[in-house]
Amino acid sequence: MNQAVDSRARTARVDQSWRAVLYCLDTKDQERTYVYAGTWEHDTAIERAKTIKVNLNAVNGAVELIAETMPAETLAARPDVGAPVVGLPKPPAALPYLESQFNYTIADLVEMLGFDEASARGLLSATSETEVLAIAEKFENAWQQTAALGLAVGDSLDKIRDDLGLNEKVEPVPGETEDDHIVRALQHPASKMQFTFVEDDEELRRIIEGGDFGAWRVFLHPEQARYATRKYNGPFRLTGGAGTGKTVVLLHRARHLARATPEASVVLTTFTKALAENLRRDLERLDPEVQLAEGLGEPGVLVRGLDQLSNAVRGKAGTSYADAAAVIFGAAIEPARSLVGAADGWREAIDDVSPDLPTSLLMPSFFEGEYLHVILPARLTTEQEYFAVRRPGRGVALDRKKRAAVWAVVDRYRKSARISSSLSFPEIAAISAVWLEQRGADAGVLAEHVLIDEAQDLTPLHWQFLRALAGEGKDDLFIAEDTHQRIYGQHVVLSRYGIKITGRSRRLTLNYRTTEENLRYALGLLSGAQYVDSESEQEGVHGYRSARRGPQPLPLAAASNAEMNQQIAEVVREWLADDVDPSTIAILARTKGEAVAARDALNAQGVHVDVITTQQTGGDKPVALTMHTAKGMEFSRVVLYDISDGVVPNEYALRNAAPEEREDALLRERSLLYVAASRARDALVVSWHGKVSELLAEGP
Ligand SMILES: Nc1ncnc2c1ncn2[C@@H]1O[C@H](COP(=O)(O)OP(=O)(O)OP(=O)(O)O)[C@@H](O)[C@H]1O
Repeated sequence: MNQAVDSRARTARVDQSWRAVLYCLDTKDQERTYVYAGTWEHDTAIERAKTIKVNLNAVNGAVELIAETMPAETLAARPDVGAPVVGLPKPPAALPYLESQFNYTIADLVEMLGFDEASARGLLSATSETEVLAIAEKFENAWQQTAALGLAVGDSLDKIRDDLGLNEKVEPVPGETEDDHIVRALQHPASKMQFTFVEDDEELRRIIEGGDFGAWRVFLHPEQARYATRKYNGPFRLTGGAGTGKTVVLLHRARHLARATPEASVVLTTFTKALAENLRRDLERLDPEVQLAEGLGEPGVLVRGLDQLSNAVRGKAGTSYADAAAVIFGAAIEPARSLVGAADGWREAIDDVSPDLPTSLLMPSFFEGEYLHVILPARLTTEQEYFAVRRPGRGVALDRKKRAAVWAVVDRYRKSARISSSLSFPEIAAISAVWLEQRGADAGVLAEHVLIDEAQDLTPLHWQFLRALAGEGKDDLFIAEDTHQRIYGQHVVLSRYGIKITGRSRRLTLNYRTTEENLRYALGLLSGAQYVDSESEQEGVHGYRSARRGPQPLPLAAASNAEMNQQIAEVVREWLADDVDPSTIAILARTKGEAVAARDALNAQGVHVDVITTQQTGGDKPVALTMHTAKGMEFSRVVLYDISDGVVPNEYALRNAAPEEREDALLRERSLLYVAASRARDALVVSWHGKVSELLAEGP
């Protein structure tokens, strides 16, 4: 380049109209290294190559691409500052936001964080959080964007420095050239958010073909990178709101552990089989070379749902499983011929026994909860034991007479199961835990490392099982959870099941999935409710932020069901006309019946939609699915379907809960709406007809 501010700048032709911008670094001992900055339309590429240089930030040590002066448009990014209107009195001058709210100074931004002075002044002149975010979005470098987001929510300078790894500066060594130093500084945590060092062609091909959505495979936030590789002396818990990259950390960590110790058995698991299948697919995308295990105790990464894992133990155990079952049931059992769900069989047992209990307790859901949270985990085999057991967190108090009545139902449930030779999945988890405790080590089926996603939904039996599966020791359990997304079961306190986190718990706050607008909306749904995490601490939403901006969520209020469907059809039709990939559009409904109704109504209006009941996507039409199925998934555009009074919260779910458990059932309904709203990457539409759901009325 002639007259470029950086003599290392080059451009390379991609085709007639596009050019790549590169910087050529000559290091002493290595081959020539090119920094690829991006590809732009011809004139833009030339302009950028002339004005932007590769720089080593003197304060924080990150490699950055920086203009000699800050581009005017960055400073001009003040969305709500219009031109003054002649003739009207001047509005009072708005206060600089960062200074008035959090006392940041220019010296803080320049000397502590490493912003150039023009950028720092730009940030400090912003008069609202929105303006700060608008400026942040325009920054060239990942470290600048992330630091500015931290400033916007009032993080301390120490926290921002620590999150970005700014204290891990790569110091120069005597005699090296600047190019040498830059190449080494590409390993700085903040540089790695933006640059990756690629040395082989296959990896380069994977990165290029991965496209934008695959960025997580390559560029981790320094915090994510830390959690993916750090050693822990025992169980570690990673929390964070929807879309903060918990799953991404788990995938990287699984690969890291498998690479670090190829002979180790690593288990990566989650609540359902469908979610586990997604984990496996993504792990293979992250690294096709990763060694996948196919059975317990094998070296490599075994990716399975929890029920699959505990059933696999049953398979391994053979005849000795009956002995383990005796610990749970009080007597050995015949091998089961059929497997049933946790909810099955309780209605019949209640009707057979007709126990003397208040009607409010004669609910299958109450018995299922009692069985999963008290009877199975405490391994109770007799009525006497049930009289004596503590029942923490169960809401309903039971005196001796009531306990006798409950036990009669449990006894009948178990007898019927023996006659039909069936076992439920929670029972399998319970027996498998016992078997692992008794024989797991000798049988060589324990795992050195167990990584768990969606942990907020697990039951005590899952935890007992996982505790037994992971041999106790360093890096034994790595738990990713978001208390706000608990949509199944009851709140669980981990320490009751031998899992001691004590101080080994961290929280991710940067949302990579949704726009700031969708994030605020989803978080607004949680306001007013109290959440407690698995260490019995209150869980808030403070500090959550997103680096992307987009349209405000669109509320669609209709007078009738027909009008609602018409409005939704119009929105979806517009998206399709705008060439949005149909498979990235989803209609999320509270129940399967509602999903089917949405499909039928849209189809009738010529907008063709498929109902999906598993997490299979990638078809050629928009999809309608339940909010439960959508857990763990994401879409570009989401319609929340029929969030009307009487539909959400689901009346049946509330009616089916005993009065003392109703509050928790309502909390799960709220969480479900949060899960659904947080699936939208770019656009979110919320529809209802008639009276709006109480959860929306008081929320965002
Ligand atoms: N470092 C990163 N760079 C780019 N994208 C990222 C990064 N980390 C995560 N993402 C993207 O953010 C989205 C959310 O990530 P992920 O599913 O891991 O979040 P999560 O915390 O598990 O979410 P949820 O709790 O809602 O399931 C994904 O699209 C992922 O690709």
